[in-house]
Amino acid sequence: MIHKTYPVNGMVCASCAQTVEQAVAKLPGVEKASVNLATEKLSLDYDKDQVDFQTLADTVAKVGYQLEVPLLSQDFTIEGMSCASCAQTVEAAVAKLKGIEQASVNLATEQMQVMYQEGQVNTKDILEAVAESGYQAFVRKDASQARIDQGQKQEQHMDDLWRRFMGSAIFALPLLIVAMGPMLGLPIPSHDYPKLFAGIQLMLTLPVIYFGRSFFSQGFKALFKGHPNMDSLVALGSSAAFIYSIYATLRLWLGGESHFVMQLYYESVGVILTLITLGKYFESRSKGKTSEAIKSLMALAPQQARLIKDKEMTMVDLDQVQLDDIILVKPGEKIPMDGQIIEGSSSVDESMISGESMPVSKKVGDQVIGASLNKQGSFKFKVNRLSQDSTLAQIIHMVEEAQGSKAPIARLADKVSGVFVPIVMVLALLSGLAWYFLGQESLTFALTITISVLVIACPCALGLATPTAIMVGTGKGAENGILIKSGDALENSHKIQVMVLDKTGTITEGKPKVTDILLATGQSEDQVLQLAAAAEAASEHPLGQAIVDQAQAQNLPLAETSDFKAISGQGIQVKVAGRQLYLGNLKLMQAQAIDVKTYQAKANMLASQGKTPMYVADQDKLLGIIAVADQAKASSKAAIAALHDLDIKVIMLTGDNEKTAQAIANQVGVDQVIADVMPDDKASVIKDLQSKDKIVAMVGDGINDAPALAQADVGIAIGSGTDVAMDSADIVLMRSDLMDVPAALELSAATIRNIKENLFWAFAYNVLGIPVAMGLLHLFGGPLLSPMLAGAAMSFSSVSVLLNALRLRNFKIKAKNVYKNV
Ligand SMILES: Nc1ncnc2c1ncn2[C@@H]1O[C@H](COP(=O)(O)OP(=O)(O)OP(=O)(O)O)[C@@H](O)[C@H]1O
Ligand SMILES: [Cu+]
Ligand SMILES: [Mg+2]
Repeated sequence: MIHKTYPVNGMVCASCAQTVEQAVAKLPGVEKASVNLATEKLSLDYDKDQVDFQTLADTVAKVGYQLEVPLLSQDFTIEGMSCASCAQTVEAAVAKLKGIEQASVNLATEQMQVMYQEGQVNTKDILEAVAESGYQAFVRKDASQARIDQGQKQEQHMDDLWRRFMGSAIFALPLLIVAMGPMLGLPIPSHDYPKLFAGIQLMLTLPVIYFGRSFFSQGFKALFKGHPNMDSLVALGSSAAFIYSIYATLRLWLGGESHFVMQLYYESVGVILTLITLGKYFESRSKGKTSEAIKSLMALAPQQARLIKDKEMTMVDLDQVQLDDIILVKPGEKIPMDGQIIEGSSSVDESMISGESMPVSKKVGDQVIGASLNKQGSFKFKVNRLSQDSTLAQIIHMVEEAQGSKAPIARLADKVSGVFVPIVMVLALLSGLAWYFLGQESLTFALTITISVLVIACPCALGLATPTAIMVGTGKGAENGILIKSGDALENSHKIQVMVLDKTGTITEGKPKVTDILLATGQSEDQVLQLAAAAEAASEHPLGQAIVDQAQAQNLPLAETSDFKAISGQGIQVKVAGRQLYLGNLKLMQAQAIDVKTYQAKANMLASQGKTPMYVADQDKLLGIIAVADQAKASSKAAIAALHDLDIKVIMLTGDNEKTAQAIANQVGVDQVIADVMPDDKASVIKDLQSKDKIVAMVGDGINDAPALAQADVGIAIGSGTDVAMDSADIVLMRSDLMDVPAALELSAATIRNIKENLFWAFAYNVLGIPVAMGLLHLFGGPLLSPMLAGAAMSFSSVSVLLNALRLRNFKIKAKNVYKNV
């Protein structure tokens, strides 16, 4: 039996989804079929010996929809990339294969995410395509192992770079002193022994070239494959300098032309290679820091669990635990996996997962989350999610996906860096030639220009600008229970004009309680409550739950029911002990033609206090009204004020009646109420707002919010919500504190600002550096950029971009202006 998900085209409503589901479920060999309308995907459990893709596609086509070839997603680790144009090359090499939907390379993590059509292309083709383009790709194994490997590799790489830097520096420093000494007035007899002078420099340069050999091997390889990159520029620049110096040395040695002693460039070669190695070392160090957030999330996961089987307790590794196994947790221990408590109680610190600092009390029946910390109690729980599907694993996966995604703003940078290197090579050559022929300068001068341009123009800072900021920003969010799922979400968040908030569970606690019971007949309060509770026993709705809870609190026994039916947006109908009952709002009463006129004033009274009145009726008359109240969350008012500070209009969206909604709206200060909305219509309300050219965000917690979350420009699921809501959302808030909404927006804004700064710096270096290197200032009597300075500047550009991105780590999630209006 295998599990697969296929995209389906052409579905417009829930009934299309039903049709597809049923058609597929009828096929022999299909165990389970379910369609998610929000994601337009069909999930299947089937026996692959009995069913193939074609059969499935035909079946779906027969009922009028199209099943698409499923997309597989595979991550690869890429080695040998040095700058944005390498990333471009790899992407392009993979993208041109048949059946590739998307290939995106993240230079900072050295990862590539490929989405491809099953059957059209396989991982082997992809590996070959990457090798063909001059780099090495490796299929990423299971995510956590890959991360560990990558961490180790990164450290090795860093150590290696440091060794190479030290090695180069030991020779480059004396080289610099020897070469520059005569100019600085040091007693170096360069003119007395020119041949020896040149020979010593050559001997000191060779080891530096040896330590920097990878620049040449990588750089020329990429150049000959037709995709020059940053290493190619360094290789070309330093080779030009080296070869010219060798030429000058030979003229000295063989021809005795001693004026060539002034035309040695060995020290440029040595210093450029040394400085760029140092730059790469810093780069690799800072890159390591950008993924610290994920590393610390990973470190949260415990390794072992106390498994109880056949009355015996053993410590086992997590991969040996199965669903429904019973695990014991002792005080002060980390909870190893997700599950439900079956015995005992405790309070649990979930701050590492949700950011919620208050310990949460847990009793039998409550869900515990793996990696959270058990405080004083001891309890047993039943595993309901294996560690690879655990909440923590999902969070890590989400953050990784986000970190691998590109913000739309990055596309410009990608485009530029793709054509950058070849353009620079042409510019370098042209400016050298121009100085030589038009400027009547010496060959040495022209060569200096060419080398400087080649060396300063590396676009590596450009390639790092976006991914580093996204990694730090999303990591920072994750540490605080704010999961931003993509670069698009980041970018859209700071443009939001309208924020639509679901009422129940978002603005309010979502834990309604019975407050009033009004009677319409001679029955007692308990009798009405008892009937209503029996009726609601099968309901999943929080309003129904409130009534059941109340009856249970009063120890009222509940009668047998049959023929339960939920009427969406209105209430329920059900037979209690054979008697037909209706429970719900005014719409339901009107639909059943039950006269409630005499009680409407009272119902309105309750509603204007923010309570939700529910009518209880039988076949022909009203029995009473049960009012239920749901408290606004403590922070809702302040959060809405903070949204107002960000110039965002706040709208409350609810299926509840206008009066109740308005009363709550007044308490928390929302600008507009849209009430009496049927669950299916929530998405179209969002669409309406969008059609007025507004950028709309939606915050919701329930399954019925999923389509609206997907429709909104930015969908925000709150309170770790349901999986469906999490899937359709762009941002997931682990806590159910509305205050995290403005916090998420501010973090997004800060990240986007950081990206813009980075792009500015990266562009500025090149835009300012290249003309100076080309000798533009020199034309007007200004300074020239020496090749060595160019090397230093270019290394500094990527390091400064990285340092700027790391500044985001200091971002305060609870910025003070968020609390300004409290
Ligand atoms: N099980 C039920 N028992 C009684 N009344 C119900 C039930 N389900 C729905 N209703 C009535 O229908 C109305 C609309 O329900 P719906 O689920 O669409 O929205 P809601 O939960 O009240 O609000 P929100 O949209 O903010 O979640 C409720 O306010 C209630 O009056
Ligand atoms: Cu570079
Ligand atoms: Mg609801």
